[in-house]
Amino acid sequence: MVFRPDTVFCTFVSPVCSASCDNHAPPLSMSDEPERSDGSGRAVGVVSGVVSGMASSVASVASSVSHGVGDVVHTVATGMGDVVLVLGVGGTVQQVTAGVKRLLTDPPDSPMASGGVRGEDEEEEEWPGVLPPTPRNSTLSPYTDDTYSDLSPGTDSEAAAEEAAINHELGLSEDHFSQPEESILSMTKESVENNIEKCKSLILQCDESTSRRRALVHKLIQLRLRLQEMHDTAEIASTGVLVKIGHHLQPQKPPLTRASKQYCDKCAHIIWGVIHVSYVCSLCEYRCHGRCVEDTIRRCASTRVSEDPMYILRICPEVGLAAQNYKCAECKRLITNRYTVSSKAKAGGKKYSVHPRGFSCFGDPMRQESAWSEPRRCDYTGLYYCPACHWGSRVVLPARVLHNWDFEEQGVSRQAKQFLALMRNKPVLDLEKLNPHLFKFVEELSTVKKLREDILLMKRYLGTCRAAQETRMLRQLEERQHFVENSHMYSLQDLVDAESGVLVTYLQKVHQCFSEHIKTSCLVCQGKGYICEICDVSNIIFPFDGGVVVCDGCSTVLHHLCYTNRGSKCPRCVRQEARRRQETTGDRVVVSRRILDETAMVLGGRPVMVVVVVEGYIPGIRRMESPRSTHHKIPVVDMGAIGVGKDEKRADPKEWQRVSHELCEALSDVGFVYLSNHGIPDAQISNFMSASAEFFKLDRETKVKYVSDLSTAHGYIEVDREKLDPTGKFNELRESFYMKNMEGTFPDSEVPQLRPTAAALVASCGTLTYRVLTALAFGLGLDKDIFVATHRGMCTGSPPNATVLRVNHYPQLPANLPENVIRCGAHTDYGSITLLFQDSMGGLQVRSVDGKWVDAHPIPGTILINVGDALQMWTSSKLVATEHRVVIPKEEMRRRASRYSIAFFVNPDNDVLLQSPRRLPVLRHPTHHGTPAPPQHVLQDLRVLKIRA
Ligand SMILES: O=C(O)CCC(=O)C(=O)O
Ligand SMILES: [Fe+2]
Repeated sequence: MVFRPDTVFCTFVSPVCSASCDNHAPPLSMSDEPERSDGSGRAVGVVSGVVSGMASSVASVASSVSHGVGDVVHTVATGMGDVVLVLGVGGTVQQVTAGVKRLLTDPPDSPMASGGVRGEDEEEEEWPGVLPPTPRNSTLSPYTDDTYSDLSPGTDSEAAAEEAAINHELGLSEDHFSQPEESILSMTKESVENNIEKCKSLILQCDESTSRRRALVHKLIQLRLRLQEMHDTAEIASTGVLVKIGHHLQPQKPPLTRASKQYCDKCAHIIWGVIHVSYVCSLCEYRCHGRCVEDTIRRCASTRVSEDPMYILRICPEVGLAAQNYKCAECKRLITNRYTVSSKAKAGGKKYSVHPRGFSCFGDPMRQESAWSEPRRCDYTGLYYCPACHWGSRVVLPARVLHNWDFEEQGVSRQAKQFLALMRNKPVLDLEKLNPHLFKFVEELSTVKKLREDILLMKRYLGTCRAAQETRMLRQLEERQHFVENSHMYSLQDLVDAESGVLVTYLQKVHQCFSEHIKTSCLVCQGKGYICEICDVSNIIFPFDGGVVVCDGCSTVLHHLCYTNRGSKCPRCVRQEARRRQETTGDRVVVSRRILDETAMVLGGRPVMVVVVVEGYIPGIRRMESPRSTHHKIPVVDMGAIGVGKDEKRADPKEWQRVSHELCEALSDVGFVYLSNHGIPDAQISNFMSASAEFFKLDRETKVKYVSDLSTAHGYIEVDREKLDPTGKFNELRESFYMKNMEGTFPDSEVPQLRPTAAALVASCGTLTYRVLTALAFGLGLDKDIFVATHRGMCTGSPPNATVLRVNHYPQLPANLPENVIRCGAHTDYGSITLLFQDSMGGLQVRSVDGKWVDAHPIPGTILINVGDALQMWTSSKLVATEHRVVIPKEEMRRRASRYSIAFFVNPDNDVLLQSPRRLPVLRHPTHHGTPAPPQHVLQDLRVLKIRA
């Protein structure tokens, strides 16, 4: 027979179990798993018990022999008729016999005194030379895969013969023991019970220390183990999960292989997997004997975690044992640093000796000795516990990490350990708030922080990228979900991993993978990169790149250097701020009555063509629901069934819906849109264009005869007269003709076609404008007629209305062209909308929301529509008036040709009160909403005022 060096059985033949014995407690262990050198509790199956106070002592002996050599099988009859059996692999038979006999007659003063708790002198005194000291990691599992064979009586011929004889007596075959697993397993419960009884009586009839007795005991052990197994299996099969103060206790099956020792969280005794019914909480891993379930007092740690998932963040907040009334913080057992009695002291005639750790006396130690336990401090709670509730488990504590970056493990109670284990991966530590200095002092942590911030920025790309979603790229952070949610919350495990460097490596890998996708392999993500608006160098930058800054205000990305050189001001925010000011104070378009008068004076008392009424203007929502995108493309909207020439009343409402939606989307985002299928005949446009060209070909003297004045806003404007961009170096290099009043002055004698072609185009533009305005009102959720009703005088001038058709001629450029000349400075239009017809030359550019100038190439068959200041203000910036300009296109330089464009500037009727849509319609019924009648200011041709300003 071969005993495994670490296999020890301590068995007690006969009556009662000592399960309730308080004297079996785990010793202090420095390892993570509970380690004890005593505490067998109810003895292994073969034997049921022993006098209270004995079991642990015998078990101590048994476990002590685990690293010795040689087999020991010994039985001792107690005065009560019990039989104690110790099987071990250490010491001699005589040593074990002597040790066990002493235990029976002279038990140690405290069963708690084993292991790290007991003083060294006591250890020596209690077990002089009997057995070697307990190794810390010895395995005491009573059940191994070769349990039965290990228990066979041996291979020597005497033992074999003995065994054969016993088998015969018990009616068992030879084969039964040569293959014990199979044969025993095939026995019925009754036959096992019968054989146990038979075996027991044979043992009692037998002389001590005979090979026959030894063989009988082996047989008994095998049979009792099998019986216990049968009981347990039946019990577990019938038992479901038990719910007890938050625990979900699941019955445990006996281990099939050698398992590490397991201890009961309630009574702290060993759980012999083969013998004991035991339960484990599936939530917090609280483990206990079946018999201890009812006595469980510790709440499931998971309940505490879900109720209050936060740590104690003071380092060992100890208040002292006295504050706890010298009671264990959990089970309320009395605890104190007391005197302990050593046999040496006793032998020396002393009643007790001072505990080697030098604890002071409390009360009468002799009187108290059976009731008091040694206190153990939990470094997490600062409270004291008895050894049954504090096994000396050591863990890293959040408070020490947080305040001192100290990862040394500290001793904690069982309940603290279970709580901390459940909390370990919970991201509940906000380092920015709790100890921001850590980022300064711990380099790994600041690296982690940067990587996490970058990953969050990347998440914005990956979250909207279909390819990234298909490959489940973000799943790489699945284990640390909080890393995709924020960059400031940490779990204790994160900090442990940050300290060890594991986290940095992990994050760097993720960072690299994400970055590669966004910057290299995915065109969609690449398209969402930025170009530094300051230097305009066309390399794409991303917010997570090094050497860039992300603007807090608008999230645009700029080179760090460019930004600092610009005085740390984001150009985009500056622009937006300017626009906001315009919107709220009306820098450009809002003129109060007082200013109106002053302006009139400046202009020589002539009725000024001004006025925007904004009194009562409510800012309302400033944008459409979605922010403006950085699209660098102007959308095309097909007017389809509602273009000019189509019967819009018969148009499918769905068509209206589509056009409305598309127009609103485009005009609230880019602010410009191409209209295809608009229905204005090409001939109308080209005829007007040709007639206009005829006019511009006239000599200057002829043209200036038709020059426009401010009062009429109708007529010719010379080259170099206007300056739409007040910051620009030059006035506009273009000449124009305003046609506001079809009955007004026209060069009929020089270009007779101009008036009729203009009138035809104005009529078509008017029709198209009404349809666009209807669609916009519909799309904005307003009364669909609201804008039509406020633009009634658009083509007729009745009621007064400043809508105007204007043709622009950009003459051929002179050879000595000064540098940086642009045709038409950056500006926004001032009215409601503008319909723009370009020739094929190009040069018009539109500013995208990220500040880039985007070419608005002429698309044959389309016209461009853009929003003006008035409509932007009117719609509380839901529709946006986008800046645009005309540059000198390369094509023009090459062809050295002139350029023509036609703009139909649509304005609301002069008496319209511009208010936010929520207040619409005010119009001519200003008291409609019970508000006092607003001043009847008129909106006239703001353009003129702007030019003059
Ligand atoms: O000529 C063009 O293409 C645009 C002109 C313009 O934007 C304007 O006159 O307001
Ligand atoms: Fe314009």
